[in-house]
Amino acid sequence: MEWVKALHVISVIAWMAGSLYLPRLFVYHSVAEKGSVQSETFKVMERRLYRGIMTPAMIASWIFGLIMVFNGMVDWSSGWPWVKAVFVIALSGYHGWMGGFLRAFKEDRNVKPQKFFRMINEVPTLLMIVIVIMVIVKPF
Ligand code: HEM
Repeated sequence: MEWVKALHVISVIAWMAGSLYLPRLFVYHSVAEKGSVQSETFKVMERRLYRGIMTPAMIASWIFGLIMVFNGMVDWSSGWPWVKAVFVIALSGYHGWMGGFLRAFKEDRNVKPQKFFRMINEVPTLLMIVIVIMVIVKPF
């Protein structure tokens, strides 16, 4: 199970790196002129990051995490696994939400301002902080 845990943490890092970088790309893409070379380049970067790295990394995080769950590594009578589960589901929801913006940018129909993407950029950071405290400190 140590190997599975290592692979879990590796895939989580890749998922998180993408989840932090993609909204940064949206921050710059949102002020690029529609149809410009710059805007088209952002589309390619966003698609490759999302489909090539973030989604496979999310799937791998779930698979390796669930392997540990089904091997009885988690004491569900504690509170922390439940809090982690809620926040992980929220992070997965955030992932899907980003997929919606990816499509909007691809079709040149994004209407959200730059400030919006700067703000939602903080969401995965906050979720990740809680998740890591739950799984490492196991406070309750
Ligand atoms: C995708 C669904 C996920 C599932 C099903 C899952 C499940 C698990 C399980 C069962 C363990 C072993 C728990 C233990 O040590 O007793 C674990 C470890 C860990 N998880 Fe997750 N996890 C998920 C997502 C995440 C995410 C999103 C993060 C970070 C943002 C994360 C960070 C960690 C870390 C750092 C460990 C290692 C803790 C240790 O040293 O024991 N996990 N995970």
